[in-house]
Parts: sequence; structure tokens; C-alpha cells
Amino acid sequence: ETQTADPFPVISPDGSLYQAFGGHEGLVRITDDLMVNLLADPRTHDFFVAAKRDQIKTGLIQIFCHVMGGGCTYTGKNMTEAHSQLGIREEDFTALVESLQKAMDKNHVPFRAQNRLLAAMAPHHREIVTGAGKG
Ligand code: HEM
Repeated sequence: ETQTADPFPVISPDGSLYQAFGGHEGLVRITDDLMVNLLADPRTHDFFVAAKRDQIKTGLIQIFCHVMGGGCTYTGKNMTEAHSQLGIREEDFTALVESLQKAMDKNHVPFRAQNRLLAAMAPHHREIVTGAGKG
């Protein structure tokens, strides 16, 4: 059977990172808070106000759960398909990371665990940032 590279490799096969995030319930709270933050932030509001936010949250929960060893499968679009038409700039990406950090802080995710998730997302930067000033 042919197998292609997993775009989101599992970084915590024993699920310890998933536990540090509070499992499924923790991820639901974090992605809910993330979306509230993204709408409240004038830098990201316009991207998300008209988007299918429940679909994005479901996808984020699947991706985060998968990389953290929670045993989920991501069923959404790949990152290029999802973002290439949006003109996302470097500073938009930074703003989203800040909203995610606020949501993780609020939900008491340990700093080291936060950074492990952020590091797992970083390689996708190049598929997501296509707007002016991209690195
Ligand atoms: C590593 C960072 C990111 C991840 C993991 C991520 C993940 C996702 C996922 C899973 C979806 C849903 C795909 C689907 O519908 O199947 C999505 C859509 C979307 N994302 Fe992201 N995203 C990231 C960064 C960003 C950034 C920085 C922005 C803008 C500031 C952004 C804006 C959007 C928007 C507006 C949509 C909806 C597009 C549409 O409805 O056509 N994303 N993203």
C-alpha cells in the first residue's frame, strides 16, 4: 500500500501532550476561545467573520489532536487549498499565533506544551502565508 508523507507528523505518540491540553474537552475550549480572540482582534477579524468558523474549529481540533497523539484523523482541506486565496501576510500569521497563545494560557496549558504545538504548526507557515511581505 502506498503511503504519502503525513503533513502533520505525530509529535507525542504516547498522548502525553494531548493530556497536557486537556484531551478533547480541552481542545474544544481552546479552539472556542481562539475563535473569540480572532474575532475580537482587528488584525484578524475580517478573515474569520465571514468564514465557516465551526468547520475551521473542527479541523483545528482534528489536527491538534492528531499531532498530540490523541488518535484523531484530519478530514479537511490541505493547508494550501484552505489558505492560498486569502492573501494571508506574515503579520496575520503572527496575530493568529498570539490569539492561540492567549487561548492556551487561559486554559492553563503549560508553556512547554504550548511551544511544542506551535513548533509543530510552524512548518506550515509557507503554505499559509501568501500575501505581501511573505518570508
Ligand atoms: C498553522 C496555522 C493554521 C492552521 C493549522 C489552520 C487551519 C485551518 C483549517 C483546518 C481550516 C479549515 C479547512 C477546511 O475547511 O477544510 C482553515 C481555514 C481557514 N483559515 Fe486557517 N489555519 C492556520 C492559519 C491561518 C491564518 C494565519 C489565518 C488568517 C489570519 C487563517 C485563516 C483561515 C480562514 C479565513 C479559513 C477559512 C477559509 C474558507 O472558508 O475558505 N488560517 N484553517
